[in-house]
Amino acid sequence: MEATKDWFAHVGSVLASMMFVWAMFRQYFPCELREYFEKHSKRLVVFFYPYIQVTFHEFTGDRFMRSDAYLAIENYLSSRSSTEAKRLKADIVKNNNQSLVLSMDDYEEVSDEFQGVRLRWNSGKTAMKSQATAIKVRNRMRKLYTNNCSRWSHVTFQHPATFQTLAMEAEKKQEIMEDLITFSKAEDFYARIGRAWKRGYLLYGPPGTGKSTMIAAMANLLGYDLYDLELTSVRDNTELRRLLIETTSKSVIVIEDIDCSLDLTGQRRKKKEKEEEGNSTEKDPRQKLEKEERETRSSQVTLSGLLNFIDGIWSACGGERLIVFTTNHIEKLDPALIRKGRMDKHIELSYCSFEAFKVLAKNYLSIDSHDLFATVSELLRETKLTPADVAEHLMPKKFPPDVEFSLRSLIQALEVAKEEAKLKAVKEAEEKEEELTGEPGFVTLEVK
Ligand SMILES: Nc1ncnc2c1ncn2[C@@H]1O[C@H](COP(=O)(O)OP(=O)(O)OP(=O)(O)O)[C@@H](O)[C@H]1O
Ligand SMILES: [Mg+2]
Repeated sequence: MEATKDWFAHVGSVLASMMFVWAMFRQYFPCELREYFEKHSKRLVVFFYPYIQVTFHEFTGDRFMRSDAYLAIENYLSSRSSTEAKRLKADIVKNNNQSLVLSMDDYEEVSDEFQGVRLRWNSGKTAMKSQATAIKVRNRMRKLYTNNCSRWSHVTFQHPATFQTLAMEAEKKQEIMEDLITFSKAEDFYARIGRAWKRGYLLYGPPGTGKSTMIAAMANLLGYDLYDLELTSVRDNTELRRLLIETTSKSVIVIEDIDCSLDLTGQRRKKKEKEEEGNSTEKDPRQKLEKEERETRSSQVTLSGLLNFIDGIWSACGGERLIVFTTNHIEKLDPALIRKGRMDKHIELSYCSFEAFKVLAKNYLSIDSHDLFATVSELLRETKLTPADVAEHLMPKKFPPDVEFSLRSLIQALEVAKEEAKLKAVKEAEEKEEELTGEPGFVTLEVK
């Protein structure tokens, strides 16, 4: 009796030590190393184990469909399970008269014989490897959707832009990145405050300042899909609503050049036009009809339709979504569209600063400094060249790049731009003078 007690105490302490070592192993060894050990320990077991093992997974494929084979096995084993297994799972199957179906619970075993071959059916569970799942989500093929003939069609989204390669002030860049990351992690917060999990960005600035590039960088940072919504091809508000409902969670919905793609001030302009029409003497019904036809042919998406979508539709669709509008002319947009809450963050992308230039120099020429940087810095302060223009000059013409040649080419372009800006200023001043005096005037401008 004493010996048995000792034996149990001994086994107990060995088991405890093993559990402790296993816990330490799980805690301190990286996932990959653990997987390596598990794989090789399984190989060792297989070496001594005489049976062949076949695994049927309950869910298959990317879409996590329930496997037909698994269901068939569950049905096949149903009667045997209820007699052999100690723990059973119960479920109601909806056929003509609802019936209770029993199947074996996880980690139960049922033996079977098929054409003289002995079989053992075991049920088990694979723990969801959250880390691996996160990596899978991040690395999954992301999609770029475009609306075409009232439907979304997609291609693989593979834009290489990142915030790291985006030319803009580091502080501003950091702020935007933090804003995006905070948003992507704020599901509970949005639920708690009772707001739909969405955030609106308005990117504005002259052409070639990186608006589209930033959108790609945003999608890459968060691992989201991109929906590039071409509003001019959307027939009406109903179609707009349908397209938006079809968007999936974890996506960026982009409407580029919002001022051009939609007559957002249409309501007001139409009113004004009507007033003018009322005053005008010309009332040709045929011309009127043609005008009406022209109007019907173009998109019937209205500002209110768009605003309704921004405010309302999101609540109905689960998951996070970013909506990004871009424009070259922020002043043309209706204030209703860009008020806070609809467009939460307004981001100005502007002409190339010296800090932005340094990012481009690093990207294109792999340099952090150069003797010519001081000249570039001074010229950039006096000119308005977009990052796209600067990038064009920094683009190496051969490999390895001729750094000096590229920088001199940029300096030359900056000097030309500076000269043009001066001439423009003179011309504008002359025109102003002419307006004031009514006579052609001239202005002298002292140039250093
Ligand atoms: N801030 C930037 N950082 C890095 N590259 C930039 C930046 N701005 C422009 N570029 C370069 O210039 C090209 C044009 O930029 P992009 O299409 O993003 O400009 P945009 O602001 O969207 O212009 P548009 O208003 O005409 O649509 C890009 O392919 C990119 O190579
Ligand atoms: Mg663009």
